Amino acid sequence: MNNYQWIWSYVKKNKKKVITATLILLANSFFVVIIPILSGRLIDEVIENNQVQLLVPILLAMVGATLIRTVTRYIYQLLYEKVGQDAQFDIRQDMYKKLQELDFDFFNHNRVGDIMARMTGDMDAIRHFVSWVCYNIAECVVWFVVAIIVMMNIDWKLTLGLVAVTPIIFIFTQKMSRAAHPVFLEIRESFSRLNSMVEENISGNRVVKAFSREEYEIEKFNHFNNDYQKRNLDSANVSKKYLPWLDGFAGMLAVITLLLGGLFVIQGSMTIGDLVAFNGFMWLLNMPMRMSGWLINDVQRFNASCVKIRNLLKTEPQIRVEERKQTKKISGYVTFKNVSFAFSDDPETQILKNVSFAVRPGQTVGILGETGSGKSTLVNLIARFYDPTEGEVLIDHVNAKEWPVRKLRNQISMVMQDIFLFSNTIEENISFGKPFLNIEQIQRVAAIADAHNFIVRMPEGYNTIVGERGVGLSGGQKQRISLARALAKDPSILILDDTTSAVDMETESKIQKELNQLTEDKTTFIIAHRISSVRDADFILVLDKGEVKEQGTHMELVAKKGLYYDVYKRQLGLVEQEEGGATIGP
Ligand SMILES: Nc1ncnc2c1ncn2[C@@H]1O[C@H](COP(=O)(O)OP(=O)(O)OP(=O)(O)O)[C@@H](O)[C@H]1O
Repeated sequence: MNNYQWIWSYVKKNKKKVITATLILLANSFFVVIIPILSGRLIDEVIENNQVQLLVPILLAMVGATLIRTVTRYIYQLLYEKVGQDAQFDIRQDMYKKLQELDFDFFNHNRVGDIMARMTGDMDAIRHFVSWVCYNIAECVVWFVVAIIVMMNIDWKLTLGLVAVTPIIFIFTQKMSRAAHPVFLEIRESFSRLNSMVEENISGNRVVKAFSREEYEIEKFNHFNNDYQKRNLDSANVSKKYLPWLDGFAGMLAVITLLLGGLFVIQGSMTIGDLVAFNGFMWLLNMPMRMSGWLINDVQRFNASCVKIRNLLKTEPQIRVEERKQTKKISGYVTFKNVSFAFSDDPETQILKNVSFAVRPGQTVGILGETGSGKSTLVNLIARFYDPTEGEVLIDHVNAKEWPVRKLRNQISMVMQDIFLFSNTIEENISFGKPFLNIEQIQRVAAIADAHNFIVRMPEGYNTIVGERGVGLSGGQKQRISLARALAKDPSILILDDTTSAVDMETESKIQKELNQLTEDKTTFIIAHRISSVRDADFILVLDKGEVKEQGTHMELVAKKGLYYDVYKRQLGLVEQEEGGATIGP
């Protein structure tokens, strides 16, 4: 399918509007050509033949034709605009749906700025093509053809003289089109890079300021800005190279008309009125030639944007969000059977190696390990953000791949390490996974997450806007709101990835007590660096470079005197120092 067939698939639902607009455009061409004909008649009949009584009717006809031409043009312009806006609306919706469908792997490899450039600039290039470029091309073609037919009827010799120039113009437009295509692709790429850079700078503005790297960022921006400018200048150079020729040939038409036409009038084979009419038709031939260069640029911009948008729409997630046969509620059995995993961009490096364990509903699993040992990756496999490269993850004894992804994720709550709150009220943020919760239910989960007390002290309580454009929250406060959000979903499986790392130990133990009651029937995974966060778990997995090196309860692992015991000893020492030598038993 080429780009034109593709855009037609979005436009065809408005087929009637397109046909109506095109018919009006065709009818409009009658009023476009009638005006030069009337001006020719005015010269021949009124001035040459002295038929003064025809002056007013001809003038009225000219005014009427101009009026109808203006009104009908306005109508079809509006219709094309509506079709373009509808197509843009549908494509934008498809893109947004696609973005919801795409998985972690896609977002790992695509920059936000690049995606935003597609959703904005590229979308607009497509709307511009349907709403403006299409009818301009149609106008150019129709007016050109109609003008030629009428001119042939008036004087075929002079018309042939003018038409002789058109093949040269055709060759130039073809050359320009070929030269412009790669340049416009590069412009779109460069715009994406510029957009991504600015997006990253804005998101990371605090880091930039903290490291006083403003100058470096400005230099970096200038580099991308220069590149974007250069690409645009390249496109201007293509235009500069060809447009003067197109303009020049278009200008030659006037010279040919005056030269040949003048000669014919002197010879008496043509009337002055016909020559005036011919001259009036000149812009109908001129305009398509002059416009062709600009239209080619717009068509190439459309093609470049189509490539970017269609590539996104064509991208398939590795994990398909489609309905499979399992539809029952999850009880919470989680089993890893010889699971290994590598990211798609680095298949050689195994992030998880031969991981096996089994959890029953209601059990709590602690996961401990150095940073980068694969803890987050392991829990990401449970919610199917990725699928294992080897082995199986079983949920309720059924391969996770057999579960419909949305149903599976609906029953799993995850508090991720990178906390993201939407620019919305605290209430809406907490009930994000389970809309229509009443305020009592929201307050209950907030209390369990030890968030209720600080929320009610905020200016608007639960209606306080947080997130990007809202009030600032501390790291610990954000963690507690996101814990409340996870609990609000009342999941069968609860995953807490470093959820209490930013809260003090006292608050952590308060939260744990509350959680213990709430999670009696849930399977809970707690990833933590602090022994205190996992010591009460039913069993603990100790990860080292993607392998489960130790597995057991706190007491068993301490007794084993292995990796876990080393961490325990180190942390115990720290606590002892903090508490002035008080001993904490296993
Ligand atoms: N998208 C990715 N592509 C390639 N490698 C990745 C990706 N995400 C993580 N990794 C790598 O996978 C390894 C495990 O990462 P993971 O986030 O699971 O570790 P972790 O144990 O949770 O670490 P931390 O305690 O710091 O959160 C790391 O070496 C990391 O560099």
